[in-house]
Amino acid sequence: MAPRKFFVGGNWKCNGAGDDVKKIVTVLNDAEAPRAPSQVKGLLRPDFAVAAQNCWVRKGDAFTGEISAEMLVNLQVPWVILGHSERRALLSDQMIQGLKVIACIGETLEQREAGTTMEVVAAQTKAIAEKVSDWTNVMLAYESVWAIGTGKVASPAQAEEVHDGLRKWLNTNVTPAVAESIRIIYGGSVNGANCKELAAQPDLDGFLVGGASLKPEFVDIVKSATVKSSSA
Ligand SMILES: O=C(CO)COP(=O)(O)O
Repeated sequence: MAPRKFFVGGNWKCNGAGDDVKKIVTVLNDAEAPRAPSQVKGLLRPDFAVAAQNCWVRKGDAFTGEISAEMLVNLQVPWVILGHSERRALLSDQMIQGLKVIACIGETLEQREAGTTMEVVAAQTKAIAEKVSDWTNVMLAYESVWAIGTGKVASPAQAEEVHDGLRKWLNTNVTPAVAESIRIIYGGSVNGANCKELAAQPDLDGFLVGGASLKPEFVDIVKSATVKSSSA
């Protein structure tokens, strides 16, 4: 089986518009990147206007999955539909089809302190597994709630224990092939200083990075892939 390819994702959450985007993209790209127009905007006659189907209720910050009004303005999307009754937060089979999915799981501080971490993440993974028939385009992101945006990173041993436990769960409850091939990435206060030690853990296949993905140190985190001989 091919080695798992190290993955580093930057989760900008509801941050980044205008000059902030330019700065970080310039760092990553080493060149000024054009603002990509959406596919619809690129195809449509200019006398039609495009609307977004929702937007974040407040100003931008650490709000995964949200797009702020400011971001829409930046993208030259002038309209937004708000409060529509068809919006759903649940993961469904349809949401997975045709998309690559980073499915996030993780325990709260109370659950960790109660010693139920593995039970919690296994139950969360079970709920995901019930919706997934083809695991090719799915990865799991283990993000403990207590580590997200707090500066309290899981120790390499804590992360490895959960990643290893998840792989064992997948081995028993999905298939040994999926357990071996799926990427299990870690998220929660990853930064340029702690990424290498985490990346060296055998069952840790990459990162989902919040705050540090908005800073130049994100490049160091991307480079931590080289800690793994199997990375590309
Ligand atoms: O939520 C996260 C990634 O999805 C992690 O956020 P931080 O890296 O800011 O802790």
